[in-house]
Amino acid sequence: MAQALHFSISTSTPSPNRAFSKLSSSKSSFLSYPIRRISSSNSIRKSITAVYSDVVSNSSSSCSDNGTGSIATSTLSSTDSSGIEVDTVTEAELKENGFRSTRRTKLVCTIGPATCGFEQLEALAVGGMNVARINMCHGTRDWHRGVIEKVRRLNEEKGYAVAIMMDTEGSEIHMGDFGGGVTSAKAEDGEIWTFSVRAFDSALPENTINVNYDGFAEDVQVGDELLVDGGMVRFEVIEKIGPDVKCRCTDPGLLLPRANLTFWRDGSLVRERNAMLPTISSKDWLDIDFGIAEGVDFIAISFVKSAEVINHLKSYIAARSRGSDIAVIAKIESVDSLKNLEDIIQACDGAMVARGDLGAQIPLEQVPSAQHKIVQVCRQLNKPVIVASQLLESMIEYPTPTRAEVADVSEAVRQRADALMLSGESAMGQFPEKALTVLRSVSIRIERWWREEKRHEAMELPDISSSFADSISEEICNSAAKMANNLEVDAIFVYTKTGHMASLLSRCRPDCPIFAFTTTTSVRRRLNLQWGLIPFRLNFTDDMESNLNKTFSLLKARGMIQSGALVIAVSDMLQSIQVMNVP
Ligand SMILES: Nc1ncnc2c1ncn2[C@@H]1O[C@H](COP(=O)(O)OP(=O)(O)OP(=O)(O)O)[C@@H](O)[C@H]1O
Ligand SMILES: CC(=O)C(=O)O
Ligand SMILES: [K+]
Ligand SMILES: [Mg+2]
Repeated sequence: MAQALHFSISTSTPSPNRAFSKLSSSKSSFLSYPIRRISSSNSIRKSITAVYSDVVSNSSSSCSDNGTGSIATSTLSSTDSSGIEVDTVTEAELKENGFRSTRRTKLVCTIGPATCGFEQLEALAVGGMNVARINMCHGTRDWHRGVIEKVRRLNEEKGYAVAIMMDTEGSEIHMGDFGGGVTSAKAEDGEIWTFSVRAFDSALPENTINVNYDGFAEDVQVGDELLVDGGMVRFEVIEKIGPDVKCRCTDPGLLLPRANLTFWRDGSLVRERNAMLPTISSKDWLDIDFGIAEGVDFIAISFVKSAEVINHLKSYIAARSRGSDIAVIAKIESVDSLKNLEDIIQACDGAMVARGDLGAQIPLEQVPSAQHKIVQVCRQLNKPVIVASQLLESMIEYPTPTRAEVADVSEAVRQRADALMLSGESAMGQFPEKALTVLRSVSIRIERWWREEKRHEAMELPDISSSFADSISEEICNSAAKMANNLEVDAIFVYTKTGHMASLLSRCRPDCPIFAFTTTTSVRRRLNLQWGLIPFRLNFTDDMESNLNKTFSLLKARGMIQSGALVIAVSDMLQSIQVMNVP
């Protein structure tokens, strides 16, 4: 007979041994080691009970049940109200390889012409895509709506939980489209090109590039260096004629539509009037309205400069999308965003190390330390972080990555970033699925190596809670993660309505995977961005014993766990830590 060890920290029950006595009614035998005894004095019990009711009411008020139980498909074997919803890929992985080998690092794929078909999206989902990113710099809203619909259909028909991230264009300076279906142009050494803010009715004149920013001709000076995409192509400004700026190509290369433009004077990035451009342009606001209407899971804001813009957007979203809870991701890709890093990360729901533009704004050799810092601050403040851009750039053209690219991916995994992102590799490259396979297999391999070598970085995690109730959750999660490592448990189970307890566990980066049970499909999708979480949708109650019994039998019936597995369970309803063997 399976033995259940039961450690109980209970702050919400009349008797510290309530969980013990409840479990004793089940058939397993077990030992109880109360590891922290709560004083039985009435006043303390009362205050703790009050805190507990706060937690319960907070979690239920901020969590609508939109989408609950909406999935009913052939791939989900049990989808009635007592059923459990989990990724079909995760299910297969758990069955075949067991808990320990599941991938902890999440994967984001930018969807573009190479991947916008239903079959292509399905192949990415099978390959481990957790989040599909659409970039509003490119394509029309109708095109993006089509992608969103296909991803939703995939989730509903095939049981995936792929989240959608909409990325705004932002109002930095970039080139326009070439018109006439032209997809790229070659700038040769010494050639003279015209960068113009004029609106051209028909096709662009030869060697002419449209610039989106009206103040361009005023801001630049003769002698400035003009960098396309952070230096892929370089020009020197030689003459200004009204709205036209004549430039000589000094570093030849391929010009791609909508490539980013920066200009430099005496070795420094020039920030003139363009530094005053709003972070969220009027076009971005329309795109944001579109994202809210389509119910995307994340909105990523380009070129964030300060925390204010994040706060503003969050209240805008709150006012317009009642009940649904869109997370705001701050893209760190400018000098200003680095200056205000802590404030920005504090305000947002997650961040992206957008190395493409960041590398055009700070010297390239500073990008790795900036990445390290951003990943670290996000972890400390408990916000998911995505490392993005050029991870496997060569795979846009070639079927295998360079050794250097594999090393770069490994470093991001070793830093324990929550997620890695593909850009051009999946949007318009020749080998999107192969690129995803590389991210997946490198992640799994490096994570395992790291665990086996026990090279855990001892990162100090500061207290982040703003209330006593939150502090209890935080302490429980920190302790549960530590116990999980010391006892070498197979998995941590967390029952969480808002997802907060799951994120606190993820922040600890424990050795074992975290099964996160949540009641809504939208929270489940959102948790798909966070390190180590395997999100399930499940209807559960405040009765932990019945939740656990139900979960065990559902997971066992699906072959996802076996009797004897050692599990730690925590929840945001009953604030306790339970350790038990699966019966
Ligand atoms: N919806 C789309 N339609 C056409 N091409 C796209 C689309 N999305 C991406 N691409 C192509 O893929 C490339 C990489 O995409 P990505 O979104 O990563 O651009 P980026 O310039 O790196 O990001 P950002 O603009 O946010 O800095 C783009 O330069 C573009 O050529
Ligand atoms: C992803 C992105 O926006 C960048 O790297 O610039
Ligand atoms: K963008
Ligand atoms: Mg960018």
